[in-house]
Amino acid sequence: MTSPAAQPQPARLAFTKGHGTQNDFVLLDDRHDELDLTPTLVRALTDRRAGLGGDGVVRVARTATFPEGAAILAEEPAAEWFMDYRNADGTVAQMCGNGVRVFAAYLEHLGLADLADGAGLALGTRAGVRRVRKEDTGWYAVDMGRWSFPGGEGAVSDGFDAEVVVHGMEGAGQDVARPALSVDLGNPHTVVAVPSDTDLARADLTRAPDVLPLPPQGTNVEVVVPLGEETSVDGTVVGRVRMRVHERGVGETRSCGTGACAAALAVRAWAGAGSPDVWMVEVPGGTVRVRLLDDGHVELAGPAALVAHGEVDLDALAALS
Ligand SMILES: N[C@@H](CCC[C@H](N)C(=O)O)C(=O)O
Repeated sequence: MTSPAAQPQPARLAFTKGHGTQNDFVLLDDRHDELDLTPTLVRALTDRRAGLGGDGVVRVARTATFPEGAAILAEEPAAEWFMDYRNADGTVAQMCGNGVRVFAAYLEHLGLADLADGAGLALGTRAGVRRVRKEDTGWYAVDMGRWSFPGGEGAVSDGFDAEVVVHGMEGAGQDVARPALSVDLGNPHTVVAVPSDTDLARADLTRAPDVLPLPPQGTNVEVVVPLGEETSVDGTVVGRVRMRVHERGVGETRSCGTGACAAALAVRAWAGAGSPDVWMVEVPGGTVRVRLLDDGHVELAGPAALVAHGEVDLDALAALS
C-alpha cells in the first residue's frame, strides 16, 4: 500500500461564499496574483450542482496588475485592490453593483480594508474607480459613478430607444414587443415596464428576453413595475419600483445592483420632472436603495453577507476533470 505521503495532493483553492440581496458570488483572494482564473474554472466553481454555485466569481487582485490599473491609480492612488468580476458563464463584465458591496465586505474580512472608522474605500474596477462607505445600519453605499442613457437626446425626450419581448406573458405565439430604455452603468442595461405584479410574476426569465436592437455587447434586462412614491418619516419623497432581472452571462438572478440603478433611473425618467432622487428597488432577494447624486453619479446601497469560508478541491470539480 502506498503511504499517504506518496499520494499526489489535490489542488485546493480557498474560497468565501457571499451575496448581496441573494446575488451570490464565489470570492477568491488572489492578492499575490497566483491564480489562472480561466472561463472553465469560473464555470466549474459557479456550477450549482457540481461546484460551489454562484451568479459569478469575484477575485481580489492588485489594481496595478490590470491594463486599466495605471489610469485608475493616477485618478486614485489609494485604489490598491481591484474587483475582478466574472459572470457564471465565464465572461468578463465591466461592473457588478452587488459585487462591489460584497467585495468590500470580503476585503474587511481579509483585513485588507477597514470601513468601520467611517473612512471610505476606493476600489479599482473595469468601469473605473468605485468608492464605498459603510452606513450605521451596516449597509454598504457605493458611488457607482457616471451613468447615461446611451440612446441620447431622443431617448431622453421619448423615454424609449428599444423594444423588448418578455416571454411567457401572453398566450402562445402572442409575444408583445414593449417599449424599453437603455441605461449605461458601466455595463449595459435595458429596462422594460410591465403593468402589474401579476405580469411580473408571469414573465418567463428562464429565456433571455428579445431586445431590439440588441447591443453588440449584449445587455442585462430589467423587467419593472413602478410602484409610485411615498414620503418617508424624515420627509424625503422616495420612489418605489419592483423588478426582476435577466443578467447577461448568467440568466435570471435574485438581484442586480447595476440593474436596480438602471431600473430607478428609467422609471424616474418616465415619471418626468420633479420625480424623486431616492428610490427603493425591490428585487426577489431583498431591497436596495438607489440615490441620484449632485455630480451626475448614482449611489447604490444595500447589504452584503459572507456566509461560508472553505476550500474547494480543484481535482474534483467535474468540469475540470
Ligand atoms: N449582478 C451584477 C451585474 C453583473 C454583470 C452583468 N451580468 C453583466 O454582464 O453586465 C450587479 O449587481 O450589478
